[in-house]
Amino acid sequence: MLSHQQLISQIKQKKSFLCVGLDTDINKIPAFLRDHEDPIFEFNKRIIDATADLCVAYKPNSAFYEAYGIKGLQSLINTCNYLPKDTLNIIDAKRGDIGNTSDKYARTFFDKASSGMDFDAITVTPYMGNDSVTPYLAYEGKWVIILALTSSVGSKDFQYLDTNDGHLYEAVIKKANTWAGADRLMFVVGATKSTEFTNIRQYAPDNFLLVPGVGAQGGSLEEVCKYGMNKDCGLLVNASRSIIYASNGEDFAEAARAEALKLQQQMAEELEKAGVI
Ligand SMILES: O=c1ccn([C@@H]2O[C@H](COP(=O)(O)O)[C@@H](O)[C@H]2O)c(=O)[nH]1
Repeated sequence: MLSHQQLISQIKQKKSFLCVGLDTDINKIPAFLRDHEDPIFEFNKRIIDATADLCVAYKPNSAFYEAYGIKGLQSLINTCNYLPKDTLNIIDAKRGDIGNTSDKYARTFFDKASSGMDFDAITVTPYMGNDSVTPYLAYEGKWVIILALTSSVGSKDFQYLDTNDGHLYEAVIKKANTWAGADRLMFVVGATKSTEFTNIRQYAPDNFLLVPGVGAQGGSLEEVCKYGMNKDCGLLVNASRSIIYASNGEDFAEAARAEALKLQQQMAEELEKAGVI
């Protein structure tokens, strides 16, 4: 489990704010792995071994595991337990419900004695408000990552609606920041929305932003850094498909490493340009 300060230290040490997304699809992994007892875990294990020195976070997306029932859940548990201790390990579950139900989701992903999993952070939908989010915050040291402005085209349907406190996504960030500090709360902001980052930094100056959308979705790392980086970096930029499916041959882990390295090198340049390192 990494604190705010430990995360910043890892970023400076590794010169990276890369989050590797483990959206592992059994139909996309190399055929030679399919004979393994747990092919999804075997794939993840090799991706993790190949990228751990280049990234500061991993983000399995729970949908890719839940889709396979008990076997998928076991792959997720195995993956969770294999993730390095010096990375921030995020479960992208996008949960949120009434308090007693959120409490069970929190137990699922945060309480190893109960479920076998102890992720450091979870993505949460804010739509049901404070009582749907506080059960996750009850777990000391764990992070809650609130969906604010998503990378999806559909973000315009609700997130840009006007409220008496700005667009809905702006109202979400302002309100959520009254529930906990920047040492416990992050926000999801899509790389495809890079022009909004300057605005967001006005009311989320210190929060880390989890930024999906670089790579397969075409977001620009340079623009995200230009508008979204704060004095400590304040960004975790996720790439999933562009890294883990860089090759589906025997060389898939080396190819994933090469893609991660490209991003890490760009990130090191951006950190130097911004004076973070
Ligand atoms: O706004 C959002 C929120 C979450 N995601 C998730 O991030 C990854 C992106 O994967 P890529 O392959 O790098 O496109 C995936 O798990 C999404 O569910 C997002 O894309 N946008």
